[in-house]
Amino acid sequence: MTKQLAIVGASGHGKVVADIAELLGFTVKFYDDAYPSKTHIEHWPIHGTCADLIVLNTSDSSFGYDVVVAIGNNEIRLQKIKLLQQNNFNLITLIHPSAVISQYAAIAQGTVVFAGVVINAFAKVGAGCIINTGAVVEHDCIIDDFAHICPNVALAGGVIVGSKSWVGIGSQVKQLVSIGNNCLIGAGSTVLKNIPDNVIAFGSPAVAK
Ligand SMILES: CC(=O)SCCNC(=O)CCNC(=O)[C@H](O)C(C)(C)COP(=O)(O)OP(=O)(O)OC[C@H]1O[C@@H](n2cnc3c(N)ncnc32)[C@H](O)[C@@H]1OP(=O)(O)O
Repeated sequence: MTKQLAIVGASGHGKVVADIAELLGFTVKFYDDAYPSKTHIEHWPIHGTCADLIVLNTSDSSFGYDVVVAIGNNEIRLQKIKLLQQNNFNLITLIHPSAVISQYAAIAQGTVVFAGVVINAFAKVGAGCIINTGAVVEHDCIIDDFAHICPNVALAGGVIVGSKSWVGIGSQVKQLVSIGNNCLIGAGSTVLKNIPDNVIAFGSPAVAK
């Protein structure tokens, strides 16, 4: 039977998620709250809002679509994932075939892992995260739920990234450093010291804004 996947979020990020899903053999359908003012993303039609998807899944027992949320904003992604879980959707984890994931790493539900990512032994990645193109998550790292590790980020061994934190493109984080919850690390930063919760920091070395 064909694998079927509803993608919530018709954005640039959603296009990459759809590409991975198709590579893995899924038929995809997009849903986005901008519907009906937005009806397509590239060649893919948008079939309705997230609420429409929930109604469809509730009213039609043969609908049978798994779901993934492809929204870059960490807080909105969290809210949509919680809503879909409350409505009994099967939230899947998508991993690009070129990603290298240690047999000893753990990745929780609803996370997407893009092309060229490496996740090494005993790293733990929480639920609803984005591990973006080419990121390296070294051994023993802990990435909490709904974080976004942007393209080409390098997290050295034992780094902790808190819930809903965003580590900007091309950043690097020294071993054993902790980044708190709800942080934003600017593009191209070098994080050498712990960052407390709710802080925007950038630069090399990264300092709080
Ligand atoms: C697939 C994808 O596309 S994933 C998306 C990847 N994108 C990212 O990672 C972007 C991350 N965001 C950033 O780096 C942003 O610049 C932020 C959030 C750190 C700061 O944004 P803002 O608050 O809007 O800051 P703003 O752009 O006004 O810049 C303020 C000052 O900080 C400097 N600055 C901003 N970001 C950085 C940075 N990453 N590193 C060094 N300096 C920076 C600016 O040059 C500016 O300096 P100036 O006052 O001397 O001119």
